Amino acid sequence: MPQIILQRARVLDLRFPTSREQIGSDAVNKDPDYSAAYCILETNTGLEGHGLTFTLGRGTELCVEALRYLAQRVEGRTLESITSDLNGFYLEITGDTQFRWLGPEKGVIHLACAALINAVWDLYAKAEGKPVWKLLADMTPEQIVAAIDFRYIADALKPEEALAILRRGKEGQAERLAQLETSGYPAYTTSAGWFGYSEDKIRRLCQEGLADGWTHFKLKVGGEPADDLRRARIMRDAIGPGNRMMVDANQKWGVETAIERTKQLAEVDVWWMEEPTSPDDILGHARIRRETGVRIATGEHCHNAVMFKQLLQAGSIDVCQIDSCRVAGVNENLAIILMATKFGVPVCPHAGGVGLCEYVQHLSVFDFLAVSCSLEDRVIEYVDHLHEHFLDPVRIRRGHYLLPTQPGYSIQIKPESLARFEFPAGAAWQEDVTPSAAK
Ligand SMILES: C[C@H](O)[C@@H](O)CC(=O)C(=O)O
Ligand SMILES: [Mg+2]
Repeated sequence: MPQIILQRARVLDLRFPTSREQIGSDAVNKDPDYSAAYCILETNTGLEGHGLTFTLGRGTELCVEALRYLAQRVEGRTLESITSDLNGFYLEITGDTQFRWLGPEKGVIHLACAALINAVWDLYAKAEGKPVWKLLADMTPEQIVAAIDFRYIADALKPEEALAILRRGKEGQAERLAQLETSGYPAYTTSAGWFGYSEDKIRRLCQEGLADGWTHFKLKVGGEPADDLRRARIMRDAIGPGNRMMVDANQKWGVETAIERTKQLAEVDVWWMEEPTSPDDILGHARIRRETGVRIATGEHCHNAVMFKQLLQAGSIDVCQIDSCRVAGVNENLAIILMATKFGVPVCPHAGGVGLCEYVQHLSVFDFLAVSCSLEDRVIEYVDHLHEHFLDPVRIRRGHYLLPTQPGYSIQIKPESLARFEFPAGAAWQEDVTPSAAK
């Protein structure tokens, strides 16, 4: 293979009008138009690296501008100059001496970093002819550790501890891979329980989900207490006592209300309560967990590895919900997965949106093959929307993700979908502009 040179970075604003049908709605994000700042790294060889960061519609243009700015840094470079020092690249992209003031390592600029860093991993994996999970699983423990920024997390996880976890993870890897090839990776569905769905629709979708082999279902809560409880009883009744049910409040409550509401919802035997309060409130989560005895999950709005470190150190969470593009891409997620393993907390990634299922399956597979080496209490979120736009969409069978086999990070969107959903010029937005997009 000739040297791969990243010649040009193209950045697009993509938006899908999901709010029209209340798809993706929760108590706080009532009208999401699943969207993405999308990056294409064009090279001299014809190979392309694709990456996106997930947004909800308005504001995507801010991520797009941040991504355009950051992407200039890779133009003209060889892929090898980046992959030979993956942590150096991470530090360069997240540490621009003026731009970092806008974060650092959080918010719009960190979302943009994720799209770019993930696009580089997609290109790297394609160049190696492997899916990202396999690229990672084939790397040596030393190579994985060399991709991680330990500056702010070494007090919780030292590089030597990460190496020991990864060395242990090499044992029995072939057997675990064979297990995934046969059975896939366990998943749960959120598609039956969106906030804007009627009670009849929830009941019907649960029944359809059961018929399709789902055993774990998530419901959006955060409405009036009586409404939440009624909807929760409907879901529990529909799925029966033997299946697992989770609830997600999407940050709706203050800590004391969260405690009260979590105790009420415990009636339907919830497997976890997700984002009960502000995502930044590490000690608040610890208190909710302590005072309710209900398993607490969070992470989809957790800015960076430092916050995950504190959630783990403070005993705030039972479930670590990594997000493929809230933090700065694969590198930072490697750090979080390793910390979760050290603290004995299962990783159950946040997915859904657009492309998040495609991305996170690679991270969970790597976690099972090389880090935690366990499937116990681990499920990847699944949401049944927008997969038709991907060249290598996720494949689900009886509530399990099947192992991705194509080279790359499974995130490349079809050219016709890029054209149709580009905002605001794409046909999807010219035909019928929703009120939420027009605001
Ligand atoms: C706005 C998003 O759809 C959000 O509700 C997703 C989420 O919280 C989840 O999937 O979990
Ligand atoms: Mg959630």
